Amino acid sequence: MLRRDEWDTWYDHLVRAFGGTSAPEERELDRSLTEYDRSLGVWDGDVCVGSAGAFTFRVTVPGGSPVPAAGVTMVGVAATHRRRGVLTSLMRRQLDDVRSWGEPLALLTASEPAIYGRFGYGAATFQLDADIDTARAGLSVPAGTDEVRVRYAAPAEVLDACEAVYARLVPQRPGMLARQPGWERGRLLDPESWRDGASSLLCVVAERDGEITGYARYRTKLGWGDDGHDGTLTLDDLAALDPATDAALWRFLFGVDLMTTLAVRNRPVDDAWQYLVTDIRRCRTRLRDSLYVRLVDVGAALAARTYQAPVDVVFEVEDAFCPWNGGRWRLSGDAKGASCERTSDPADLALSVRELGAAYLGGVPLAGLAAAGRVREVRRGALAEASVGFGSAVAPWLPHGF
Ligand SMILES: CC(=O)SCCNC(=O)CCNC(=O)[C@H](O)C(C)(C)COP(=O)(O)OP(=O)(O)OC[C@H]1O[C@@H](n2cnc3c(N)ncnc32)[C@H](O)[C@@H]1OP(=O)(O)O
Repeated sequence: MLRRDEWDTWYDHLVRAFGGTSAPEERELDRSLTEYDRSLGVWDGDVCVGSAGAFTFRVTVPGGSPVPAAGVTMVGVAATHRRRGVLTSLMRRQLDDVRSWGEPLALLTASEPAIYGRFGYGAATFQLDADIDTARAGLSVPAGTDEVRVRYAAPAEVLDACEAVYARLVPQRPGMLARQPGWERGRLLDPESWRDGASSLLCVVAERDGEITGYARYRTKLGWGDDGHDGTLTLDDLAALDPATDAALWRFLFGVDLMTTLAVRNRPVDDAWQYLVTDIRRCRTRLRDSLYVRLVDVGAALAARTYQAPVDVVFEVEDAFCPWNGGRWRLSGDAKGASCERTSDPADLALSVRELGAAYLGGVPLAGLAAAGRVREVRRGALAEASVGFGSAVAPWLPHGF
């Protein structure tokens, strides 16, 4: 547990470990969001040399339920104390704590993908990034788009309405986080040091019949080359309640004068604009690992989600770091619900907890992991059954970091 009077030293250590700086407004937001009784510090005398925190989150799982999850954050070890096991000791203590709090999942985004697999975290969601050449790629929008009005708004003035849109979307997509009190302020964080010469945060809202049905927040940066204007619009955040609203917002973003590149960062891998563009090659799309999931309580976690096709399989789970998860579990479930209990029946599939974490939100197929040799099929047919059942019709997505 972290004491309030330790916070500044703890946070200064973290900023140094991340090799960067923190703007005053970011620092104050981080201070206000710190959960002291869920934060850890490692001290060498009065010097902080290790840190970790765990936000209290609820994450949407396949089927739409919000499941309690620890949002692992603020992990840093001083370069003076690296590779001596400080991180391992923090992970040990933290996962024991998460278990004692009764939270079946731990989540994180990783600064480097190689760090957390050893602690049982699997890459479960991916984000779509793109740099769209809007001078050459166009959009063909669906019927009804013209009924949506797009207007400028001051981000702070429409924040409540935008948060209401976000809240309606949370149950619809695995990986989305219910916004905890105070977190909405992070949406408006706009320090000068983040802009890299671009504008302050701009916002448009989409309206139908006077009701706000979507929004986009973005920055613009004008550039001039020998051939004329060469501006970049960087999308920060976009949410829409229906296809016409979504198309209207993207049409707006594609059409802002003097902007020739639309830089898209962190969108769902099945984001609809990809299916509206006239020239996907001009969009230079790419994927990146995003949310890592760790099943802290295998039985509770697997029973908390639903399965899009009936599943009745026995998993042989290997979990060296959290041995209470190890052994055989029978998962029986379908689209209505599931149970997952310990069993002495023979195994159908053998895998480590890391693979279960990767597959948990439905974004990484068990069959793909099996093709990589990371899941072993013991009973013929069990792999296809489980792989289909674990899938998700909607791609899981983490909308923002933490
Ligand atoms: C959720 C988040 O907050 S993500 C942010 C993580 N933090 C950062 O990236 C900040 C900068 N880096 C750091 O603070 C540290 O280097 C950390 C936290 C990544 C590692 O801390 P350390 O105390 O050095 O790790 P520790 O000594 O416990 O290493 C445990 C194991 O992980 C391995 N490991 C540690 N860091 C890395 C890495 N960056 N890449 C690959 N392997 C790593 C070690 O080699 C060791 O392996 P072993 O058990 O086979 O010997």
